[in-house]
Amino acid sequence: MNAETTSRQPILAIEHVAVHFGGLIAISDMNFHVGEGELVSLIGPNGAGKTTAFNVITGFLKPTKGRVTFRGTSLNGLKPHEVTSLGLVRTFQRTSVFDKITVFENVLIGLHRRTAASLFGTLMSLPKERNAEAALREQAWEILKLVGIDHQADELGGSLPYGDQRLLGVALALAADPSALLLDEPVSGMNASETARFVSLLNKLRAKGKTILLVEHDMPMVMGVSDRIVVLNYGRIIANGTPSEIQNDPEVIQAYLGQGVKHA
Ligand SMILES: Nc1ncnc2c1ncn2[C@@H]1O[C@H](COP(=O)(O)OP(=O)(O)OP(=O)(O)O)[C@@H](O)[C@H]1O
Repeated sequence: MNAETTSRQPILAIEHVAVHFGGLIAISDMNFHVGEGELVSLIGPNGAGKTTAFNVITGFLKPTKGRVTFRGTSLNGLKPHEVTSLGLVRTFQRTSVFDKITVFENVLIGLHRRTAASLFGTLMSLPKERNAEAALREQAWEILKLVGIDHQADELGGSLPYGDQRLLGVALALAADPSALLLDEPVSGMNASETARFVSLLNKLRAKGKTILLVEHDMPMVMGVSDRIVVLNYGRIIANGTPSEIQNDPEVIQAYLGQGVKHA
């Protein structure tokens, strides 16, 4: 196994990243790549450094050392919206859905954020904005259908069941038209059927060529869906390989002993 290579064109590169919190080393010398169109999962026992790594990779936390680049551009010092405009979009563990407006309006607002069509002009129904608005509404439907919540378009965001709110969170991320999606524990708190729906969405996104980095606790889900898995333990990468390589890796098995299978 080679921890630094992928057979696909690398687009997200984590290079010699270290994060120190005072005297605590949360991440030490982390190196890995995510290739174009690849689905990579970052896993590890509790406290391994996954959330810290995710925050560095999404540009939310500045590393103490090293750098993260997306298509060759360093994320160091970029604001969250600047990272998004590069095509790298994250979801949050807590959903960032607007409760008091409909599912459809949620996605429409997400689309407005990245287009030139002015919300004011749309509200005033000016001719130029009317055409742009029709195109945006069409795109909103496409996203809702892709995610599988189009039948709930008229429901309030806050009234959706938990799993569907997470799906709406992905729909909002997709409204930013990302080439790479970073998903933070997307199936935590979901029941088995919600998880199955989420996995089928991930497969659809892969078929569309999206690059996906997943930080997740649910081992069976990660094993089933990933092209490659990176395992962190005590802030250090201990393995980087295919699901079957990871499942049989003695150091990974040792790290997970006593942690149970599901909540690894
Ligand atoms: N802001 C912070 N200040 C100080 N220490 C921190 C901070 N954030 C994380 N840590 C420490 O860094 C280490 C890695 O934490 P992190 O939350 O990244 O792990 P994790 O793998 O996401 O854990 P879990 O699976 O439990 O969510 C832990 O020892 C944690 O206590």
